[in-house]
Amino acid sequence: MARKFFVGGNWKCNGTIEGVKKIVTMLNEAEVPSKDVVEVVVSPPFVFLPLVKSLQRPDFQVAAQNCWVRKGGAFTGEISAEMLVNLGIPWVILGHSERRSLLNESNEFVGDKVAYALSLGLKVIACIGETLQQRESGSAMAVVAAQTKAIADKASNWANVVLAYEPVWAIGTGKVATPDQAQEVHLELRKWLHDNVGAEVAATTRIIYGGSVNGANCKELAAQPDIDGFLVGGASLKREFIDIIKSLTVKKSQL
Ligand SMILES: O=C(CO)COP(=O)(O)O
Repeated sequence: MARKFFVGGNWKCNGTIEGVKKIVTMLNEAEVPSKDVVEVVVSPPFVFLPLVKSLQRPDFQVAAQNCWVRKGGAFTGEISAEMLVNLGIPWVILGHSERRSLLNESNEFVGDKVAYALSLGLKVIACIGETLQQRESGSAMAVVAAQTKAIADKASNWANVVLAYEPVWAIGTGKVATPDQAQEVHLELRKWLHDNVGAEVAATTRIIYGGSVNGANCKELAAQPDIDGFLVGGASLKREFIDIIKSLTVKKSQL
């Protein structure tokens, strides 16, 4: 089964009602490949989710940027997975490096969140990635393998998981991983899935890249055989997000 190209737009903690409406209008007017070819998922902050969902074209979907680790209740300030289900939000981003580093989310905590969200039928964009220090010390693969293991130990339904490799040193820095650097890690991750989860999961799970993806660098990255799409931060708030949605041409492996 071919892996459908996936493009996520992570708006992070940005936006106003007016700004959100402008972006949605821009995307609604864009001519992009059909949803059979590319899956587009836009992730605004929680408070704008219903607005985006109601205004957005039907071939695009929405994702929350986080959710609580277990059933909701007395957890002031949190948003539960049950609420996302109730609102008809199909996707949630979990384990983003900004939450891992700024809010101290551990591998185990992220694994628990992924498992709980999946158990309620949500689809998960699970983020992993090493810091610059970890890369320079040669432990990049060990770090992302440990992060993936914490997810794999608890995840029940890999069909509903997209794995987002986002090297921390490339996020918001303008310093994109080279296509070779990204491909190398994606291939290793696929091997890890093969050896630790199963051949079917390895062959079918989408592994997407995030970190300073823009309109200029997306095509070369998208051509790599194991890069199945992108999770885009800054550029997802701009018109060039449309170019990124259209970045899939012919895979190197198919040339
Ligand atoms: O963190 C990211 C997406 O989740 C990437 O952010 P940038 O595209 O702004 O580097």
